Amino acid sequence: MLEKFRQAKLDEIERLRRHEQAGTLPRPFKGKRPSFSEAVRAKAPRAVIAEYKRASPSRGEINLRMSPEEVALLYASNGAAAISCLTEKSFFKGSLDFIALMAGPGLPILRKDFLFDPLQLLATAATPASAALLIARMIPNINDLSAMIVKARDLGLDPVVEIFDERDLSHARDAGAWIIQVNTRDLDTLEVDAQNAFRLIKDKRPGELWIAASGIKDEGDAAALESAGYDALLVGTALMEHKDPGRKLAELTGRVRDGGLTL
Ligand SMILES: O=C(O)c1ccccc1NCC(=O)[C@H](O)[C@H](O)COP(=O)(O)O
Repeated sequence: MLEKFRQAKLDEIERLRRHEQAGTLPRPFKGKRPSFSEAVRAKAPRAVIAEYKRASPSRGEINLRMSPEEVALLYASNGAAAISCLTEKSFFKGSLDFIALMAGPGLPILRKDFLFDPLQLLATAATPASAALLIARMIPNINDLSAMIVKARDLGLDPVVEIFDERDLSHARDAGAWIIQVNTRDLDTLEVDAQNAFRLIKDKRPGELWIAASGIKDEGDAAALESAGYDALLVGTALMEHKDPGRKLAELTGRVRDGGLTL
């Protein structure tokens, strides 16, 4: 599957390369980028990064009825620390245009896509995004991953490096990553193994920010991951499939328990 995701991005990269050669690359966004890492730290250890996810390879269509603007407002009103926005078109029905549409409420936005070329970071920086996802396994060369991390920082984007196992963690650290996202979903088999999250967190180091992602369904999952030592949780499907994503988010942030609002 990883190779399919990579292939799906090649046309976009080729278009960007042509713009680069013509001197017509999109210019960097000049507005304020709210800090992703500061927003997550401020709400740790129960920071919830709420994802705008319309569809996915594992679920097909999830929620096509809610607009990016509507979801951003819901997430901001119900305690999200930040927004994760899937911008990949083929498998997630996403768009890079969604980021600007979600920026209104002022939450930091993580661009969730298959990024492995510096030109994609330039395109990301042309939007109000505050962070960019880098999947360690998609950038196997240590110099390439290190260059992507440096480029993201130079553009004012927090690099969030996604790992699946100990080998990915070493690779991410060797490349200079300090925001680590553990995806319990194997991107080849699409199987979710929650135990991965509880095993890997044992190796968290001081100063690192750790995010657990995938398969998080309810307050019980959230509490267990918080107890294990995570700073943040990234949740997509459980929010987007819910009839009231705002209430589901309030439950996951611990603002609503047993039907009543906690102070
Ligand atoms: O969600 C998928 O089916 C998927 C398949 C292959 C690569 C990535 C995929 N998801 C991207 C994500 O990282 C998730 O959207 C994110 O971790 C939230 O997961 P969930 O809460 O289980 O929707």
